[in-house]
Amino acid sequence: MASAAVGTKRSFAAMSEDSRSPTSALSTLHDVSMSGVHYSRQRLKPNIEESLTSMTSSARSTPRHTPVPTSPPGEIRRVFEPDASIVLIGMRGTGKSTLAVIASMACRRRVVDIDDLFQEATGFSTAKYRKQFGASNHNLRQEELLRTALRAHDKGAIIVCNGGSLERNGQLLMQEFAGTHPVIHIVRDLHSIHEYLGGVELRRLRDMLAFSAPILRRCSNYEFCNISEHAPTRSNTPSDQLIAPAFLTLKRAQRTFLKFLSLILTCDAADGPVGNANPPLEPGYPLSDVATELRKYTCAVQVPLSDLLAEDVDIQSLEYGSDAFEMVVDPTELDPHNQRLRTERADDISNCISKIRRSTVVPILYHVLPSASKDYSRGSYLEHVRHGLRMAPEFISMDLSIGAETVAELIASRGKSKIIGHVHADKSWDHRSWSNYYETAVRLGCDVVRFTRPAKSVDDDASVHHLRSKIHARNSTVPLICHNTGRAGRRSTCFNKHLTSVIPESVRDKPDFAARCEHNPETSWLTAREVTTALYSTFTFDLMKIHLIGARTQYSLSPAMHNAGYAACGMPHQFKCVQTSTLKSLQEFVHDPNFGGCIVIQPFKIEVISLADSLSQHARAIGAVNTLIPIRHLNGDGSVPGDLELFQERCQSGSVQALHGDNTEWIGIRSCIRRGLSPANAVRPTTCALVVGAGGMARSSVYALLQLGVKNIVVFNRTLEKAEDLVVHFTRLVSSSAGASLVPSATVQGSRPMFHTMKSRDDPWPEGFRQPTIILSCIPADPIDDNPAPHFTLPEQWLKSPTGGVVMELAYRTLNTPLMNQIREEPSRLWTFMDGLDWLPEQAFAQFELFTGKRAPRRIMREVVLQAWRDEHGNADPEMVERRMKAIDDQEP
Ligand SMILES: O=C1C[C@@](O)(C(=O)O)C[C@@H](O)[C@@H]1O
Repeated sequence: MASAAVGTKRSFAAMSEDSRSPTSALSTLHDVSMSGVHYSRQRLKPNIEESLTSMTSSARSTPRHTPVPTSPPGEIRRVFEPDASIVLIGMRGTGKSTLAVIASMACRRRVVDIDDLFQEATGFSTAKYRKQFGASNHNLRQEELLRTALRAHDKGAIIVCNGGSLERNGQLLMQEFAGTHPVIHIVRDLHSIHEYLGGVELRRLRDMLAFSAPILRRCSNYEFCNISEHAPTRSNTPSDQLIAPAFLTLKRAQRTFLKFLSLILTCDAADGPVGNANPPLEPGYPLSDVATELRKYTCAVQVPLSDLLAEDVDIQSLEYGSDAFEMVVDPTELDPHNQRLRTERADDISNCISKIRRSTVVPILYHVLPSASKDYSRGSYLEHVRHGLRMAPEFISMDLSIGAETVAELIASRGKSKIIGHVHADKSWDHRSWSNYYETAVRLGCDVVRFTRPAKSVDDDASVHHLRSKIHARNSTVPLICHNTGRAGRRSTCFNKHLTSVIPESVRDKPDFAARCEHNPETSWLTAREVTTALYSTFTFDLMKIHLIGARTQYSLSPAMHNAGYAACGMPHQFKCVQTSTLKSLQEFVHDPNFGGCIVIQPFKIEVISLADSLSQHARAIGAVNTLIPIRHLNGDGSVPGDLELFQERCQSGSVQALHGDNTEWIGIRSCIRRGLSPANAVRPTTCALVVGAGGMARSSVYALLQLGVKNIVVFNRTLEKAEDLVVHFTRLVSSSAGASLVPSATVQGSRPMFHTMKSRDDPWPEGFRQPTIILSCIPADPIDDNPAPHFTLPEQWLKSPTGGVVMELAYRTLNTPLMNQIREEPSRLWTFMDGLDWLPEQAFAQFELFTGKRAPRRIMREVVLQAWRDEHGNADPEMVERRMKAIDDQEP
């Protein structure tokens, strides 16, 4: 495997212009990640030792009376203006600069590097200046410069600050800045830093990091662990082709870091006052629009920190069937010198949170086990919670028994994390204290309340019901998690309504499972699949019949993929294909009380709109439907209920009152583009895309491009009128008020998307449009009836992007198409090729959510698609399956 690319230090001296232009910074990132490891090492090496030591020596040289940052963490507020500058602070080799460029592109902010400013202002690097003029002069200069820089770049910037050269007053300045700005401490594992820096003794580096980490933690209010990525195997790169360009190693880091930013920043749907666009959280997936804690019968898989620390932990398989990932942390003794978490412990927690975040789409719940049994318990509990808040988990539990004042202080520093007020106590459910706790939790601002109690007998269920009903009667909107635990508590665990704690399937197979149960008899030890099975066998949920309707259904891989998904989650649904030449047969099965939904394929995607009583905004914008779901309860005025209500009635049989149409194709296209596009080709105002074809898939493609913020779209179709119709449709959309809310980035005044149509392969690339970096072929790649396959390839003059890009062919029956072969042989090797097998599962994940109200078990569905694929002669391709399976691990979750 190629070595890690994130953390490759850019030469900021060479990139000083980039500080002002995120765009050019990113093109440089491309070059650097391709070739920069050795180059940048050479540049850095002479300074490493000195810069590593400057923090320690500054500690010695600064007068004693200068205070060291010690502010009580409780004072951290984590509430910022949307355009407040973001600081990335960390030791050398942690990847700050790379992450800064990634963030600057996504948030449209400029990068400001404090070391570069120092060099520009003084003509010396910080290390050389210190050597030449002494530590005190250096510290004064550094402080002055930092003060000015923080003031000048208060808004709209990503500030990179090398923690190693931050002396005490600088630390105080940073701590003060953190009162109103996100200051993110970037950490990375020792071995990756060591490998990156080269030449520094490992033991010495460890000591340096151990010394600096607590200081940098005090100066910052957030923390991001930059996990080293390995070069992915390119899924559809034939074995004779080189592995993927090194820049693709950045994709996962890019996604994980942007997700983290979306969790700490306030998202501006439209451009903010300074033009920044903080990344929103996974928009478009149906379940992303509904708060996890409000959905019913959800599960949170509990995994102890110790299990997550294992090298080979497979996060995705732990999570199947769950709606949240709960990391369980057992408090350990604090560092006796400062009463804080030991550095290694804090690093382990950061590392595991990042591991989870990069591998799953479900929210993270950070839970510190409350325990009163040890001397250090209370202090350690609080420190672990405070540390957890730095990682911006979507949910964090707070033990309500530690006292209202302390809980209030912690909640005040929650940032955007949702708080679960938690009590586990062996106290009768009839006891008044539970209601009191609930009231306190609501008053303090908890978003969810969780009560658990070890059951003595199965009969304890009745009193849980009693408490649930009593609290329900208050009409509070704060959801209650409430169940018995232990073996006798399993039934009540199954019927708990929100975020039921479950264990991963694999824990059952561990040799120490019996010992774990014995050690912790107060856990229910149920899996998500067992809970789901219980819910279906008690008619809480019902078996659903899900259909696929179309004129040629025999090639579809959807049945295999969806069935595998249901089985993995313990759902009994049945999937049926209906091959038909008219939509009439739809009427027969939609009136079945167990009708669970329908995938609509050609030629019905447009015709079916007339049968739908409501359409999602995406289906309406695209003008085609590929997914129908039943509506069993209408609002009083006959209108269709909102997203949450629609999800609450999933998988419950009954007469169908109406049909709701959606389109998930664009989500799949967007995911593939995102995955295939290198950070160097990240979407910016000049990015151009080419869409080949003008049918339904071309419409989904244009919509996906608009959602990604692409503003220059060229449509090539042999029948020009059809291409023009498509352009008229989308020009109208982006000019309409509906378009403004649907694709805000496309409708910002003065920067409306530009469309262009072409009808001949001989046409030169149109003037005023950059060469395309995204090319989507939406014409058939296989023969249809008597029509031969079009054998489409791209003319040379449209493939001139100097940074390559992504080519995607939205077909999967034939894989070895002329277009794929062309891209495979393309001499620059800068193009990524994606096809229908990459796309199919991505769009199906959204369908799975719409049908079941649950997140799809993504890895399993991806695997099954590959295994079920047959070529036009009915043959499997085991070599292709093996190659792509390897690549699955490298894909976004
Ligand atoms: O067009 C397609 C392809 C598909 O029908 C299939 O199973 O191949 C699945 C549909 O969801 C999608 O819209």
